[in-house]
Amino acid sequence: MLSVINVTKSYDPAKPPILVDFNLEVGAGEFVSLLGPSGCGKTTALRIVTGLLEQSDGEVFVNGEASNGPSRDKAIVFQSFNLFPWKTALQNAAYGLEVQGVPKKERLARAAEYLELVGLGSRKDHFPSQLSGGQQQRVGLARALAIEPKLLLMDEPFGALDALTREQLQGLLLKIVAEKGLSVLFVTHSIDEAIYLSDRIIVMGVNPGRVIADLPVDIEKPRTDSNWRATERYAELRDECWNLLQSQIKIAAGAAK
Ligand SMILES: Nc1ncnc2c1ncn2[C@@H]1O[C@H](COP(=O)(O)OP(=O)(O)OP(=O)(O)O)[C@@H](O)[C@H]1O
Repeated sequence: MLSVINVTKSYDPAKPPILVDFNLEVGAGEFVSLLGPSGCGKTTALRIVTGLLEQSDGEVFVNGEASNGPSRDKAIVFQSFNLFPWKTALQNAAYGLEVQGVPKKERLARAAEYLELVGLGSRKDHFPSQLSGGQQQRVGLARALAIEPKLLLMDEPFGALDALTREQLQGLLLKIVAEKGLSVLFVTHSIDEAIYLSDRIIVMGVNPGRVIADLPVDIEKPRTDSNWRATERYAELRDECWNLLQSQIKIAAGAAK
């Protein structure tokens, strides 16, 4: 579904590159998390995949075709919601379709359908300032889903939410992803979030940003009750991720001295 091959990224040619030989694959219907310490280049990698940022070298393929810019098969959800304050929930949810030139009646009908799906049908005429953070992110999710992408790219989408809301939205996301058969690349700092949601966890290292581990989350799904946290594999994965992150944090701290 998604192949990122030997991607390198420099923001400033006078400085060492941020990403070097960055490679990853996301299969059809697969949920892959990108876990790594702050500043390792997770957002940079995700923006390159989205097409919002150009790589210095390397290639990105979606469904076997070179992907060099925003396209209809990819949608992104940001941590900061990125809603227009002057648009209602419905108009915000319809925005991606508006950009695609979908006629007004059709885009509003489709946006309304996706607001229903994320549980926000009754708030469609509210403005972002009248919605909670969790509700605003439901709008962000509806906006991404409304374009009916095959690949959902998510940059710490629940990072700004309280723990309970975060859990609710994680559950909602898994339900929708399974229903729609979506592939997901999900950036997070949270080991628990990565284990709970993912089929695979890609751990990134620092200096330069690259993949240092690709870990299958072979814990049975759905992980709806708390029993999954009692599995041996959960404890192993948690330790493994924690140790990998700690080693990279030490490297980053050493480089910053
Ligand atoms: N537009 C830019 N111009 C120059 N440097 C940038 C730019 N965007 C990011 N960087 C640098 O690239 C590096 C990686 O940043 P990026 O945001 O991709 O990391 P991250 O892993 O997503 O971090 P965090 O987890 O803190 O969000 C950082 O050193 C950052 O300062």
